[in-house]
Amino acid sequence: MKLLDHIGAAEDLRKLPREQLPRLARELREFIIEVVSVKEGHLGASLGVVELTIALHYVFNTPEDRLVWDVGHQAYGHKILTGRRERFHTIRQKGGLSGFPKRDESLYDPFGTGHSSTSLSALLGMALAARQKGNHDRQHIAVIGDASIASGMAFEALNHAGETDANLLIILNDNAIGIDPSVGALKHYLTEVKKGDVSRENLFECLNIRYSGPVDGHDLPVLLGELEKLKGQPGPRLLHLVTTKGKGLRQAEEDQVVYHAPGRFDRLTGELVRREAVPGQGPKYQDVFGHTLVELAGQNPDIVGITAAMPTGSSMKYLMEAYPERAFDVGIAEQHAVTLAAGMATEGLLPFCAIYSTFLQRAYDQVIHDVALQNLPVVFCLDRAGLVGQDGPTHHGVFDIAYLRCVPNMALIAPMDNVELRNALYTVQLGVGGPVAIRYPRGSSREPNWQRPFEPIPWGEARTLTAGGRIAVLSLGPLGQTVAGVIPKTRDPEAFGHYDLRFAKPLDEALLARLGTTCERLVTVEDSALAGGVGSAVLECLSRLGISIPVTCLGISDNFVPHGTPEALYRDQGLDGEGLLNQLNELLDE
Ligand SMILES: Cc1ncc(C[n+]2csc(CCOP(=O)(O)OP(=O)(O)O)c2C)c(N)n1
Ligand SMILES: CC(=O)[C@@H](O)[C@H](O)COP(=O)(O)O
Ligand SMILES: [Mg+2]
Repeated sequence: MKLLDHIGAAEDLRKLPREQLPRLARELREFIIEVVSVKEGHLGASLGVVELTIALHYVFNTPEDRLVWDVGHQAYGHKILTGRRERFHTIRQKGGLSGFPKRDESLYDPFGTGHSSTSLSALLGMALAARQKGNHDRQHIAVIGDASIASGMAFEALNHAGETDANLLIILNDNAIGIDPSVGALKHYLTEVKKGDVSRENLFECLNIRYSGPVDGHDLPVLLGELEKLKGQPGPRLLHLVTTKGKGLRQAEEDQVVYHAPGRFDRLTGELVRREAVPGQGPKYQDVFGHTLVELAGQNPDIVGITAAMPTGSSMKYLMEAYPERAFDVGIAEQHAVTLAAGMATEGLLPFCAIYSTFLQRAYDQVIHDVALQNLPVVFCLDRAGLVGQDGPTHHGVFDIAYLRCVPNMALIAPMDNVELRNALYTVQLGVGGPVAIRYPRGSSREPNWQRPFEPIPWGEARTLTAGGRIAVLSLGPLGQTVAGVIPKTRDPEAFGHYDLRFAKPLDEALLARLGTTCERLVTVEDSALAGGVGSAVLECLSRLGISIPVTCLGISDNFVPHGTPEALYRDQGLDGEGLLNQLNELLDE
């Protein structure tokens, strides 16, 4: 019988004699590898904190003591030890456990995470609240990684914490890597600290945050001793741990970038399981972006690239490899990335700022205040637009049309496929006189003809895919491929015209004026929140033109969409082939 089988909650763990904890760590690591090898997910980070997770729940009285995991992708062991072992095989599956801590999933998850660098602010809030409510015994612990603590928000919290006497323990989990190798001066400073050759004062001590460490984050007796010592100390303090991402699986330790989220792998050999090739499936959108940017950079010396700690995820890595002096990884610092781009643009460069749609939310004021207000030519490459799937509501890129469309000077392009993406990237580097965002989804579409000459996209113009019909379907982005496949299957294909809007802003008002006066109905289709999306834009335009025509807007409902496969999530939104077919057929009867 395994020790793990007897742990239904953290208090069961705390009943174990501490000499059994190394065995529990072996079992927990094996279990994570066993499940994630089949169910997929974030492997490396969770393997790297197995001992820490056990030690934290052993020393602290969770869930009364508050424990927040920054980003939360490393919390698989935490979930398994806190009553979710038997459900862990549902991790990131539709209807199953979230891949990140979630308040409504467990009392042991006092704060939902997913976007990095929020844990210190949230925990400081909890600590100050506890003090205000007279609860002076409760402990507050955050686990934050070396890349996440470099983010502006984390420093804002450190700056505040340092002048309070809040009961706050920060565990800095330093494995010298984010998803890609960590960057920046803080990385170099922490490396010096780990080597023991720091001549300068300790950074954290200078902020009145008592520093301990660095200690081996895989040595359970050391961890227990350090945590027990720190538990009794007052005020904000920080324990610096040295860990290995992917600890315990050779390939995950050796290839930490791939094994951050490796997909399926053989749990015994660690070898990756290659995905079946899908007939007709072309390259990933991100790779078309990355390779095209390299091609364009070869023709246009003003092009530079910026990523916020996602060289691999965004495929900015290709420009970093081809033109290292023209590509910048600024770390998890989206706000800085955007205003860095703005500064570059004032000097005549053309920055391609590649930030996932959801992560750009963090730099909204910089987009407005630093880029759009000054009408600076920055190209925002919004990868992961639409429903991303298993990462769930913290990561779906469904708000960017709404949050960007209202910003003056901003243009917003949504290519329907990889060919259109290449042409959009080519067009914007010809010079569009202001900021522009190009949004594209996670995943792949048809193979572009890489030898085909670029074709400039007429600015603000939609394209007619099927003319005529009494009902005009206006699609934006890759859902246009689904619409094109569905119209011929309707009961009356001749009834439908199909137009690819290409732009959420500026809209093709001439087309809308024509269709609005010659058709019986318009239908808009988008992989974006309906509230403020391109459907809203069409309605606003028709109203402005004084055109009254029925408009059916299809898109993402006004809810946070849970995690699951993209196919299932689009089906739930009625945006898969069958859902769209049914809705178009129903319109034939109206
Ligand atoms: C605001 C934000 N930007 C980017 C990401 C993508 N991301 C997820 S994990 C990660 C790296 C985290 O590195 P670190 O904090 O060192 O934790 P580790 O994975 O090493 O445990 C990044 C960049 C994110 N989740 N949130
Ligand atoms: C945990 C986190 O935020 C990242 O690892 C994110 O899950 C990356 O998403 P992609 O897998 O779409 O690059
Ligand atoms: Mg790290």
